This record gives sequence, C-alpha cells and structure tokens, in this order.
Amino acid sequence: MHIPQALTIAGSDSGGGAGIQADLKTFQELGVYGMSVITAITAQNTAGVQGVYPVEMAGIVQQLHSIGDDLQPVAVKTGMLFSAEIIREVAQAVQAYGWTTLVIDPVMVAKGGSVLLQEQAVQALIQELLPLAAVITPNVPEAELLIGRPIRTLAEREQAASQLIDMGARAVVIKGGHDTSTAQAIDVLYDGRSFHYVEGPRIHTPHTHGTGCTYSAAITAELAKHNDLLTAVQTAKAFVHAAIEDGLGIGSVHGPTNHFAYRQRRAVR
Ligand SMILES: Nc1ncnc2c1ncn2[C@@H]1O[C@H](COP(=O)(O)OP(=O)(O)O)[C@@H](O)[C@H]1O
Ligand SMILES: Cc1ncc(COP(=O)(O)O)c(N)n1
Repeated sequence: MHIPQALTIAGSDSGGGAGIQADLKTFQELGVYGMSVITAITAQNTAGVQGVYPVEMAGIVQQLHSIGDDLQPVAVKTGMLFSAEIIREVAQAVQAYGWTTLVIDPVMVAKGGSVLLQEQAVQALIQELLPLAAVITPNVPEAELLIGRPIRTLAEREQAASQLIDMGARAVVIKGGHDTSTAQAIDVLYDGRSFHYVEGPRIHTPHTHGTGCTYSAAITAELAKHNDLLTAVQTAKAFVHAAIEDGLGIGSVHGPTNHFAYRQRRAVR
C-alpha cells in the first residue's frame, strides 16, 4: 500500500489545538503519514501560552538528520521556528535533503500575543527560508512584518503577495482570518502568474485556536498527494472551514478546531 508522507517542523502545543499536534491530526485525517521535528515545547492551553521551552539545537539537528537519512517526506511544512539559529539549521536540512515541496507557515505570535518567533529571527526567515518556499502562508499581520508595510485592502494584499514572490517564494497565500471587514474569509493565492480568491463565509466564534496550523498542514498533506497548489488550497480551506464550524467546545477560552469534521462530513454524504 502506498501512503503519501509529510513532515512538520514546528512547536508542540500541550493543549493539542495548534502546532505539531494540529499538524499530525490534519495529516492523519487527510490520509497522510505524518512525521515531526519538534523545535520547541510550549506549555499552552485555550487560555494562552504559559511557557516556551526551545529544544536544544543538537536535538533539533538530530531529528532533521534522523528523518532525512532514512525517510522521504514528499511535502514538508514549517510552523513555529522560534530563533534564527533554528531557521538556519532547518534551511540547511531542506536544501541538503532536497525537500523542495516546502510549505512555510511563518508563525510569529500566538493569538493571545505570546512570541513564537524572536524579533531578531524575522530577517533569517526572510533571507534563508523564504527563498526555499513552494508556498508561504502568512496571515495579514505576518505578511505586514515580512514586507515592512501595512496591508489594508485586498488590492494591497495582492501587492504584498507579489512582493513576497519577488523575495523568493514560488507561491503565496495571504490568509483572511484577521480581516474582519469582509463577510467572507478570503485567502488570496498568487503563484506569480494569476491570483485566486479562495473564500468561505466568516464564522463568528472565539474558537479559532490553531486555524493557521491546521490550514497549512492541510495544504502540505494535499501537496504530498501530488495535487496541484490551487486544489490543495481549496481542500485546505474546506478542511479548516468545517473544523471551525463544528468546534469541539473544549477548554474555557479560545478553543481548538475540530479536526474530525471534514472527514465526518464526507462520510455522511
Ligand atoms: N472566523 C473564521 N471563519 C471562517 N474561516 C476562518 C475564520 N478565521 C480563520 N479562517 C480561515 O482559517 C484559515 C487560517 O487563517 P488565519 O486564522 O488568518 O490564520 P492564523 O491562524 O495564522 O492567524 C484561513 O483559511 C482563514 O480564511
Ligand atoms: C506551538 C504553536 N504553534 C503555532 C501556534 C499558532 O497557532 P494559530 O494557528 O492559532 O495561529 C501556536 N499557538 N502554538
């Protein structure tokens, strides 16, 4: 039996809604064998981040080698990378092992405001990792930091996507979760040739912990199955929409999304 394989390089979320946990659950639900390199452990729940504990560098480097020397992920995603030093090691491994289908989710701050990428690491992300991206998936605040100016309108989002291509990414998705000015949650996809608006109705809920991780993991899983990028983004959008809409009601504050929802809905059709 052939099972598509994917790797996530990200932080652990003890609460299970974001990070490595969201990525592996998403891979599994989409029929993809998941592997992981853990960059940092976060003590986290639906109320916020109580602590961040980076894994020692030797441990991160060894995880990358253990996978690269033996296993062959078809698609790889990055999430929380925390420091410039970690970014540099990840960029080296990506090149050494030929992980060309690289999805970069440039995770910077948790929804409650905790820092998941040190400020001085943003330049390393731009210079060393971004040029290796098959696709980079910033939300609007992350895209603003990457290009260095504010993004207010959809036209400005298109310009930002174009600038991120000029900076070296092969494709860009600027996500619309943060832009509450529209009734639709619109994600703008640009591959250097054409723009696609991948959208769905905005759901009014505080329970969106881990949406970005889940979405980029779903794109990675679909690319691991050799789908084209537009199809992968459309499937990821349907996956995350179902996950938000059928929220689990877990925890006391900003709850996680429901990773079972997409598959359950397809099963009853
Ligand atoms: N309230 C919402 N209703 C519907 N879709 C949403 C909502 N919030 C986020 N999304 C979708 O979830 C995905 C992740 O987006 P976003 O929340 O902006 O990322 P991040 O978690 O990185 O901030 C995108 O496809 C976005 O359109
Ligand atoms: C370990 C880890 N990685 C990423 C996020 C971002 O989560 P979100 O998808 O809600 O922006 C998080 N809260 N924790």
